[in-house]
Amino acid sequence: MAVVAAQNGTETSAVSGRVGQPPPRKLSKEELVKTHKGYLKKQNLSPDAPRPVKQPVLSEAYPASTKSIRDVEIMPLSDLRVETHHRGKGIIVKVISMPFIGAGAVSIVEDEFGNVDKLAIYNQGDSSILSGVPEGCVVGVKEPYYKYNGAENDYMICVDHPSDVILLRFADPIIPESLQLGPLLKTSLEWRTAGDTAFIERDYPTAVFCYTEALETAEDDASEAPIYTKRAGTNLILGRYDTAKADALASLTGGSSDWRGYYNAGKAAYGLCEYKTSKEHFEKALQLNSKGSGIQKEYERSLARLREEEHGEYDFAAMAASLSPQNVHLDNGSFLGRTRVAESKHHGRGLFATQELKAGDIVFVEKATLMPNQYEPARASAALYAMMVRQLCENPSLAQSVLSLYPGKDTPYERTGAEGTIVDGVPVVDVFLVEGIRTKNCFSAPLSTLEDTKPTTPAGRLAKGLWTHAAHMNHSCVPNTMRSFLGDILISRATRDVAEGEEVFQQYVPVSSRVDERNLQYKHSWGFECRCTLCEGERRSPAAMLEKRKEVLIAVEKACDKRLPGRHGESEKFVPDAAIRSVDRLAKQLEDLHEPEVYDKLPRLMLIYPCNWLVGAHRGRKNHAKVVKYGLKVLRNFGFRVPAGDDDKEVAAWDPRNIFSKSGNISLMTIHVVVALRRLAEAYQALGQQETSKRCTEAADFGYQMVTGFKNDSSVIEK
Ligand SMILES: C[S@@+](CC[C@H](N)C(=O)[O-])C[C@H]1O[C@@H](n2cnc3c(N)ncnc32)[C@H](O)[C@@H]1O
Repeated sequence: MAVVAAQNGTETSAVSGRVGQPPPRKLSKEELVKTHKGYLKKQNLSPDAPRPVKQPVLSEAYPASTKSIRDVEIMPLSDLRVETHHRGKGIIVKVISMPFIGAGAVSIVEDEFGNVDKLAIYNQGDSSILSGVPEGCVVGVKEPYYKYNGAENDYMICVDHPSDVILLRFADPIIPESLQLGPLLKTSLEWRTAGDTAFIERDYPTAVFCYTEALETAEDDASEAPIYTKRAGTNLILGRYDTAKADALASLTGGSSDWRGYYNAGKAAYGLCEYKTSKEHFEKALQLNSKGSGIQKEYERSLARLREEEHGEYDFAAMAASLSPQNVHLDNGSFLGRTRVAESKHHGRGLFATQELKAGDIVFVEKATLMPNQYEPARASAALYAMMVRQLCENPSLAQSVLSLYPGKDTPYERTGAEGTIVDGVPVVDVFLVEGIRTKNCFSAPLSTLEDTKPTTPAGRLAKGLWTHAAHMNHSCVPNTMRSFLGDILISRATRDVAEGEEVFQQYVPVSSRVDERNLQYKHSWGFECRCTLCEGERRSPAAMLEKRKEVLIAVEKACDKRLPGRHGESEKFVPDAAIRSVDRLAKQLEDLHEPEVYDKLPRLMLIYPCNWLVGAHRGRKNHAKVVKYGLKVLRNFGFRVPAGDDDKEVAAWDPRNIFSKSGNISLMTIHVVVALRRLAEAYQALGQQETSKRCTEAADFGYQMVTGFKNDSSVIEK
């Protein structure tokens, strides 16, 4: 991790006096190289240590350079000023050391005048040759930032934005004469052979570099085609699908061997989720090589993705079965046609239904634009950030879907508008913008929501990912959809009927029962105050009432806590009468603190925990009538319309299978609703009300489909 400049008081004052000044003493070349070699020695002793990712610090944010290295004034290293962004300037330096690889790559560099300094390059993807900054290469840094590194006389040129540094080709005339090495190899064949060697050694970034030089030095078009083919294949391995596709198409000669070019182009288009294009390329490949079983297989995969895209045809059970900790990126596409992005009255853009949807229907299915296989919560965010930066660098055609997302207001400068455009052959990538987009738009995802709802699954292992379509959804505490995950596939289902043209909402995080508390969280994490029907309704209740409810809730929680709550908030063990009476009394008190004029039709979220607890406590005592009483209350408190429970006729006429479509639009669907329905089914069964019991089980299964994304037997959530 790079040292964040001047964090402690002494350092702050030490550096602030020098901002805009040259450093008091510049270390000599010998001193810099000696210290650097010490780091390298340590690195060699622990070569397999995991590589940290540098997290951007938003308060220090600055925009990426949008200028070409040819349009900035080249300055000597001796002109660098402390804690200064040298706008309109650039440096051209030769790397004179092996890199030290930590959160970035740190090297010693020299300019044409013999000035020497330290250069730290962060945020280069693994497939970039600059992630390893080879000794001897010449780089240009645009609008460099010279940073105090926290120790005496320790300064470095710090490159956060990957597009601010450019690897210069050996023959580039911009390189000053004294830094020119001349090409290491002369002929195209030599470069191609060097590329092949690097490929065999699996050093793919170097292979791409060598093939590029081979193309630049090729004498005729005929010798270019096979080099393009090789570079296309290497870029495919690196996941650089844009370039792979362009290379594959450039390798076409009009002859019968073109099947390979079409095949590679098809694979690259598939990697970019352009399934119509991939299908077309595979078709052409098959026309030239009808016996290619590999091509046929790829062609069929494209057809399957197109079917998913068009009709939402998924075999979710098979997808779930294919999931494993190693295989989280499922070979499936997205189905998005039932919603579209449009302006929202709540904020910016939102998602809107393009057709009428029934409760339980699929709203959309989306394959993650980006989701690293990293379920360790402490690493998940950094892994997603690194992947986003890498993707933007490597597949500019995908950049727009990410860059157009809402970045929040934390970055202290406006977008330049040049983000994603190609300058000096690479897309402009602003890492601070990327981080803003990540924090406001990513979701946490379990490996499988289905597994996650089972009591045996340990909680808390979540990856972070970006689903750019879903990211357009605004939040509501009483949303009309809910999301679930199968690996990197997000499934969104309607939790009630949705009219054509209606905005669809989701919960950003599980909703806290207290209106003030949850809104603090929204403000802190997403910068908004929720104006959903529930929040607006609850705000009509006087602050003094809320305070009273909070007091009682604390007392209830304390009383409930005396017994261990189960996975779904219920009491697991046999609970003494006195405890039940105490919780019962407090729950009643809490209920009375919900004014009918405010809460008549609103969910009463604070009551859910005690009612769940009472369901569990009475279930443990086989007190079925009480299980029914509190089970119905749980549903009521989530905002569903249910009978009060004391009128047998009303209960007999009740069809719980309709609660999702016939409860109005202020209900909240969660796994606890499924649990309550199952508890009701069990209690009604014991009470001899078979028909109601059966309906409750069906309603639970129906609800469980919303929760898990596909049809599953809800009995798996039982202990
Ligand atoms: C993932 S984005 C949602 C899409 C966003 N509306 C857009 O224009 O791209 C998250 C941001 O949307 C805004 N937002 C989401 N739900 C909201 C709501 N209910 N009310 C106001 N703003 C909301 C917040 O600014 C939040 O940081």
